[in-house]
Amino acid sequence: MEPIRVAVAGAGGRMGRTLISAAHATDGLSVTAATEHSDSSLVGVDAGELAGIGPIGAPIRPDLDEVLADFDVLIDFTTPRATMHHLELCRDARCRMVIGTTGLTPEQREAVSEAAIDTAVVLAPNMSVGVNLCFKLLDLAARVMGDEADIEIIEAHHRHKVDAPSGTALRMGEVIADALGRDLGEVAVYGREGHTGARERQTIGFETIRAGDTVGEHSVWFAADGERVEIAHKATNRMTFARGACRAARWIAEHERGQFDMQDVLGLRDQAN
Ligand SMILES: NC(=O)C1=CN([C@@H]2O[C@H](COP(=O)(O)OP(=O)(O)OC[C@H]3O[C@@H](n4cnc5c(N)ncnc54)[C@H](OP(=O)(O)O)[C@@H]3O)[C@@H](O)[C@H]2O)C=CC1
Ligand SMILES: O=C(O)C1=N[C@H](C(=O)O)C[C@H](O)C1
Repeated sequence: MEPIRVAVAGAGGRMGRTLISAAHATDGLSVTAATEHSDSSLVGVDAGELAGIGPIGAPIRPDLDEVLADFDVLIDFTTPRATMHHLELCRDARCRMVIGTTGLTPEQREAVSEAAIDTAVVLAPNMSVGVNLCFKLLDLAARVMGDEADIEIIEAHHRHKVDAPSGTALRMGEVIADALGRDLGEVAVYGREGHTGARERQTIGFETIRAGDTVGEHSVWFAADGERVEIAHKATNRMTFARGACRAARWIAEHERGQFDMQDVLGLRDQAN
């Protein structure tokens, strides 16, 4: 069987380089295209050389529209603006997408849903198996303890991260709020300072740490009177996200249209809570 042809957007980024290496090592995938933004000094460099795996015959291109015929699935971990541009191109060309970019606005998320009418898209703020397992555990913990416990979501990432709270933390909040029948927009509290007054019981708190080269850590407290449950995940290497994205690329290649996330890719969607 012919391998699935994969393009990596943002090839020079922290995730881009890791994705090239992971996709090259994944059975059934072949990296056939890679892009960076048009001003990048990396344009023309072989994507494999950039990722430290040796030449693979895929030079970095300055725009995706030059290579639309060269791939089946785009893996995109870039910026919201770049992702929206790529989404439009992939929708018109009916190329599949795996989107890991976080910090999308509600309108940008809506644009992804609209594009999924015409092509198939996996959109997930975290592609690691462990975090997706945590989403299931959080749903259960919220149902069992949510009414008695104060819920706080703490996340830590490297100093270069530009969005906060992380996409993963926000999704954790959504999972918990859904399980409890609360509207996250109404109950979320982002950081605290000054004379805040006592904690309102229904709120879900978010705390953000940005420090050093921290890859990605999330911890959720369910703190009741006399006991506390903590559900925590630590990513120690970006390869965990990249392997998940490659798994998603293989999976989405089998779908013509529709929006999915890693719960679908991992077969966790229909499991009883
Ligand atoms: N879903 C998941 O599992 C994960 C998601 N992420 C998310 O992925 C995103 C990227 O993270 P990270 O790799 O750390 O960030 P980086 O800033 O290291 O990488 C982003 C790359 O995209 C490039 N870029 C910007 N505009 C374009 C464009 N128009 N076309 C092509 N490339 C472009 C940037 O170039 P330049 O720097 O020159 O502007 C940069 O090289 C973030 O939103 C992050 O939150 C990260 C890890 C896991
Ligand atoms: O920017 C990162 O690095 C990460 N971003 C994702 C997020 O915002 O949740 C996932 C991961 O934690 C790494």
